Amino acid sequence: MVKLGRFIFRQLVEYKSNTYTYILGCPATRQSVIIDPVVDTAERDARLLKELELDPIYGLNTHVHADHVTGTHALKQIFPHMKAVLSDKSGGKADKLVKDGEIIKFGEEELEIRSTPGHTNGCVTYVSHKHKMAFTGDALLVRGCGRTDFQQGNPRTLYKSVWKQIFSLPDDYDLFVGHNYVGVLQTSVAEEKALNPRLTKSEDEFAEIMNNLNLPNPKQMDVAVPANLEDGDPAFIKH
Ligand SMILES: N[C@@H](CCC(=O)N[C@@H](CSS)C(=O)NCC(=O)O)C(=O)O
Repeated sequence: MVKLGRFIFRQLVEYKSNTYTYILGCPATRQSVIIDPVVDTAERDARLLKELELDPIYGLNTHVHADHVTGTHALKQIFPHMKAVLSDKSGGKADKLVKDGEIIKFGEEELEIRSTPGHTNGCVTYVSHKHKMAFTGDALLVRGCGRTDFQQGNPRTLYKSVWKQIFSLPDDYDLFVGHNYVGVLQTSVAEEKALNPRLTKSEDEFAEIMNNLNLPNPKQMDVAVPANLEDGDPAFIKH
């Protein structure tokens, strides 16, 4: 057995959509979770979980993604007891629908669920207070944030979510995001409160910025959204 002395933390990249996936594991029990796996890299992630002799009990989606198909369904074919998790506000299917304030436990570790809508209604941030880490999905990105122009997006909702649920965490919490398009892997509460070019503005200025981003839709959107509402089940992937 590979010796894993302390909290297990791995950050993995899926390069087609620049998505970050995270594996967290309890060294005492080997129970683990995987946050935001992608179908294209599910086999790679499964291999790593097996190499580290981790037992993934939850596949945690931060939201119904629009730019890639989730890997939770694919991973469940390899780890049949793993439960796919999604917010009860997402409108999507999962084995476990979670609410704001709920706690996810794996071995001696736990994650608090904080509802952070605005990019989508069902966005959540997973917080490990023990390790001073939060996994924000697309609610907050490094020096940015998730777009608010589709899937129930609302800039004013997002602004309130970030300030109430993420920037209220202590300054020294590290933040791990859903995407980065220039290769920056992580940030912190203090850093984003001081340097985020969108969220350091007033709510009105933020709404103005977000309503004028004029971004093209994600390339995989028409395939990803219907599939992710069904936990990435291949029967719902359009070819
Ligand atoms: N070009 C990418 C999609 C880029 C994009 O729209 N990213 C989203 C998160 S995934 S829905 C976003 O919120 N971006 C915010 C920003 O400011 O860039 C693709 O085709 O996949």
